[in-house]
Amino acid sequence: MPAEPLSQKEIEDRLRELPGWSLAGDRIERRYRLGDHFAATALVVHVAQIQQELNHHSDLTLGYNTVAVSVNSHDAGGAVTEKDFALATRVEEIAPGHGAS
Ligand SMILES: C[C@H](O)[C@H](O)[C@H]1CNC2=NC(N)=NC(=O)C2=N1
Repeated sequence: MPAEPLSQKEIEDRLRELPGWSLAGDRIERRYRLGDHFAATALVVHVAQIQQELNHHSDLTLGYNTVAVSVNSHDAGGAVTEKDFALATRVEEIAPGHGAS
């Protein structure tokens, strides 16, 4: 069931609850810094597991010691929906356990 696109105000209100996340064009995104490349890679794998569970997938960019998460909802025409914030919230829950900042 496609989720409905959120309004600009709804997006801004939800972003206030997610420090570090921002609206970039038509996507919400966050860049995490990790202790080293292996830690960054482990976070990517963990996020991929969550994405499979939610059936909602971001673009994940792995750097030397960084992971960038960028997401919107394809089935809402590329708009930002609750599904994107549900994924962002789950990632925020696990990131500290990986030593991400
Ligand atoms: C068929 C499959 O359920 C859909 O393509 C899922 C997969 N992952 C998805 N990920 C994202 N970001 N948006 C979607 O609309 C989406 N839809």
